Amino acid sequence: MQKLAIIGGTPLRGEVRISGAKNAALPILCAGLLTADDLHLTNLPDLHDVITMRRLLEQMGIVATLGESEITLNGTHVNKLEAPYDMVKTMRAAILVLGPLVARFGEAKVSLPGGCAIGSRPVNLHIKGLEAMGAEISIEHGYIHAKAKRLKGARIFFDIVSVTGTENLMMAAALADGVTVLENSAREPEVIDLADCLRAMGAKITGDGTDTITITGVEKLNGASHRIMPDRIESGTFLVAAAATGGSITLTNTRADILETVLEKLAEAGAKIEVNADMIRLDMSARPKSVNVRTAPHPAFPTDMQAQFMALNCIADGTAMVVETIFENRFMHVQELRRLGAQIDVEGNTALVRGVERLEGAAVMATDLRASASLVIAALVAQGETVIDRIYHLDRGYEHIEAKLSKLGAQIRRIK
Ligand SMILES: CC(=O)N[C@H]1[C@@H](OP(=O)(O)OP(=O)(O)OC[C@H]2O[C@@H](n3ccc(=O)[nH]c3=O)[C@H](O)[C@@H]2O)O[C@H](CO)[C@@H](O)[C@@H]1O
Ligand SMILES: C=C(OP(=O)(O)O)C(=O)O
Repeated sequence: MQKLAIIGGTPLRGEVRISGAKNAALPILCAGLLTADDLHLTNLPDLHDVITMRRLLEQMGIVATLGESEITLNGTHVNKLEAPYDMVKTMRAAILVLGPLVARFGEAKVSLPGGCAIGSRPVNLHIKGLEAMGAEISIEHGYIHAKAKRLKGARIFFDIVSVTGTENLMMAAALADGVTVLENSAREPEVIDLADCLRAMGAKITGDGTDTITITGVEKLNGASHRIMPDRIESGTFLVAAAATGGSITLTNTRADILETVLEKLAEAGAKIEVNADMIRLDMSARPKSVNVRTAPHPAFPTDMQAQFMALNCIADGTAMVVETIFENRFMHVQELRRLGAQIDVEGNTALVRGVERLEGAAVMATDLRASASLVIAALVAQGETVIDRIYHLDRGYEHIEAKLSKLGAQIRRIK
């Protein structure tokens, strides 16, 4: 199993190019199932999850032509309407093939995703929504079987805001008969990016970016070209890493408008931030001040940045309260951060982080994607060497992380 060895203490300095967003790329790749024509995607990140999704689509009969940070998908010969357990278990976003398959082919068999480190993560709202659109759904031997001659438009209310739930039903509704209204839908920028791609394919969608999305189904979608949006969580992770190390970095190929709450929190921590169209510059000259965070659906503070801010708070001046309201078990990094000397108390969904002057390197274990990112940040500030085990989690969502960090001056190497 691969590990990362990091010697902390060097402030990050320089420029880093942000990759395309994992959480936009995954649903948009699934949109390739909605058409027999070519879907050409650029700014595609080179991530394990993207490779897994491509393999899953290829196994269904999609022809994928790869280029440098780009891919063309052709869905003329899709013939296997199944997502097997082996693939869904490594990447929960595989559930996103369900809506497109039922919508275009009238049938799908998708493994139920299991729970994962951060929580139980059920998919009941995806299923309930498809049923409201007329799909017959049964669950047998751990698989969701869905059938529908043609899905029908429906009014669907999400009692919990779900990002992939909104995306799955938006794709299903794009080819349904009639109008679908998704209420209390997710407002995440990745939902808008998917809607932009679907519109380029001929879908009729309005209201994305608000909590009510209206989709008027069409008979058929066509091919299109779409550039995947920048990864706001990768952007936020590099900014927090720079702030924690007292560094000064410039992110390119990114967007500040999708990172507002994160930038506000970094400013509150004492960072000087400058932005323009596709660039964010951060400069941190003093010890960070601790900042409270409370996760909630967009546009509030993202759960995918909670662990990174926890790491920042570990070495900040003061005491911070970190509240996780989205996932019931997303504090797995706490125990590992404590191994580096962090002082954190957890009660229920609230962590109290007392900032310490310094952390010390130790052996730690990554438990999920963003927990891994928090360990990398803590390791970058800790004295001495930290070795992070199980970094396959990191490779799911961060493109060439050690190369990017090395370029910023970090002492980091992968142990194979
Ligand atoms: C590939 C992708 O985009 N992943 C993101 C997506 O995950 P994902 O879309 O899986 O997360 P959801 O938005 O669906 O989950 C939000 C909450 O709703 C609950 N829920 C969800 C669906 C459902 O049918 N029933 C139900 O109860 C979940 O358990 C969770 O407590 O949004 C999360 C919340 O911003 C992010 O952390 C993930 O990075
Ligand atoms: C939880 C995450 O991803 P996923 O939904 O793919 O597990 C994440 O990106 O932090």
